[in-house]
Amino acid sequence: MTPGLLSVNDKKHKVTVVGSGNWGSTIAKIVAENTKAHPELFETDVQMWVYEEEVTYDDKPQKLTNVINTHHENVKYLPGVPLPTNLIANPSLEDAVQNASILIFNLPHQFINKVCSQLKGKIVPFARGISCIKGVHVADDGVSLFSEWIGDGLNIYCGALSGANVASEIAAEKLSETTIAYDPPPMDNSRNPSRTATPRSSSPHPGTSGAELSITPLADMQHKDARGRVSKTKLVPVPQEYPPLDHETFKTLFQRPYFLVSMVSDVAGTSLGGALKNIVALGAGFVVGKGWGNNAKAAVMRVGLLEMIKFGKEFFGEAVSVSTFTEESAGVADLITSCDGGRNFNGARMCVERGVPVAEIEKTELNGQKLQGTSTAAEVNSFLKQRGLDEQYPLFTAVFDIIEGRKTVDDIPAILAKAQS
Ligand SMILES: NC(=O)C1=CN([C@@H]2O[C@H](COP(=O)(O)OP(=O)(O)OC[C@H]3O[C@@H](n4cnc5c(N)ncnc54)[C@H](O)[C@@H]3O)[C@@H](O)[C@H]2O)C=CC1
Ligand SMILES: O=C(CO)COP(=O)(O)O
Repeated sequence: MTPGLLSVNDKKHKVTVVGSGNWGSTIAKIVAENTKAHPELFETDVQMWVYEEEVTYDDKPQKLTNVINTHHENVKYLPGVPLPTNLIANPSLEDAVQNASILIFNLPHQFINKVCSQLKGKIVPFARGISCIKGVHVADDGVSLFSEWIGDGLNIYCGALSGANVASEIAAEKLSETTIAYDPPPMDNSRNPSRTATPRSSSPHPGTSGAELSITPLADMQHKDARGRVSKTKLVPVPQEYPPLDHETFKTLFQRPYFLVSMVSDVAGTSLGGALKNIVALGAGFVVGKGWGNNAKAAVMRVGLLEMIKFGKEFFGEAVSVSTFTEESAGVADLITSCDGGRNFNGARMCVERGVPVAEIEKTELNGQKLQGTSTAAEVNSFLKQRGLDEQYPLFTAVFDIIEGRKTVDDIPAILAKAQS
C-alpha cells in the first residue's frame, strides 16, 4: 500500500439515531446490525436518543432508557423485538449526537422543530443527515421538506429515507424495500486520492452517485437544495480521514438481507411520497370503515396518487421526478402498504366504524405512537387554502374536512366521480 494512503479513512463514522419510536427503534436496529458488520466504515456502537419516559417493567416503574440498555428491547414502542447490544439508548440529546458524523432523524414530525433548536451548535459541523420523517413543514413562506428544513436549520446536508416500510414487519425481519435519496453538492476533498477518481458506485440517476467528489474551493461553492435553489447553508466538507459519505456508504449502512435499499437523488419526490400518502391512507381508511370495500379503497388510492404527483410538480417543479412516485418504494409501493396495514389507515377505519374522531383512536389505541396523516392533512390544507388552491386537490381537502367534521365520508363518492375523465 502507498505510504500516503495509510492515514486515509482511519476515522470511522459515528452514527446517532435521533428518535426511538416504532420506526425509530426499527431503523436503529438495522443500522446497529450494519455498523457491527462494517467496522472498517463505522464505529460499532450506535447511539439512539430516547425521549425519556417511565414505563412499567417487571411490575415496577422504570426509565425507558434503562430498560432498553438492560434488556435490549424497546418495551413501549417496539415490544417483543430484540435490539442489538451495540445500540445504546441515551436520554440526553446533546450527549447522543456528540461526535456523530451521521445523524438519522426518525421521530414524529411535530417534534422535529424543538429537537433541531436543541441541536443547533451541538453537532459536528461536517455531519450529514438522513431524514426518515414522513411529513412536510409548512410555514408562512411555503412548504418545505424535513430534509431541507433540518439541513438549513443545522447547516448540514440532509437526505431522505422513505418507502413501503410498516415498521413492525421490518423489525420482524420480513422482506421490504426502501428508497434513500441522497444528493449532496460537490465538495472539496481533492487531498483524498481515493475520492478524486470516478465514483465508487453507479447511481440510478446518471452523474449523481452521491459522492462528494469535485475540487471546487469551498468559498465558491453554491449549495443547491432539493428544489435546485441556492441555499444559504455553507456546508463543511467531510474530512478526508473519514470514509466518503456517498451512495455506497449509505447503502452499506442501511441495507440488510430483509431491507433492500434503492439509492436515488430525488430527495423531494422521496420525501413527498412518504408525507402525502398519509393523507390518502386516511381517506382509504374512511371508505373501508364505511364498509365500501377494496374497490372504493383502490379508487381513493388512484385519485390520491394523482394529487400527490400534482402537488409535487406544482410546488417542487423539475426537482421532482414523477418516476419516484410511480417506480420507487417511496411512491406507489408505500401508498399500497400504508392503505393496507398502516396506522393512519387503521385509525381512520376505526374512527368511522366506531363513530369517534381520529384523535380519539390515536389516544386509545396507539399507546403513545403518533398518527402523521392528521397533522399533514391540516398543514397541506392550510398551505393550499392560503393560495386559493384547495379545490384543485379535492381528495386532500375532503380528508381534512372529514377530520374537522365539516364533511362526512358520504361526500367522497362525488369527489371520486368528479375525478373521472
Ligand atoms: N411506524 C412506522 O411503521 C413508520 C413510521 N414512519 C415515520 O417515522 C417517523 C417516526 O415515527 P415512529 O418511530 O413510528 O414514532 P411513534 O409514533 O412510534 O412514536 C412516538 C415517538 O415520539 C416520541 N415523543 C413523544 N413525545 C415527544 C416529545 N415531546 N418530544 C420528542 N419526542 C416525543 C416518543 O418517545 C416516541 O419515540 C414518522 O414521521 C412516521 O411517519 C415511517 C415509516 C414507517
Ligand atoms: O409509513 C408507513 C409505512 O411505510 C407507516 O404508515 P403509518 O404511520 O400510517 O403506520
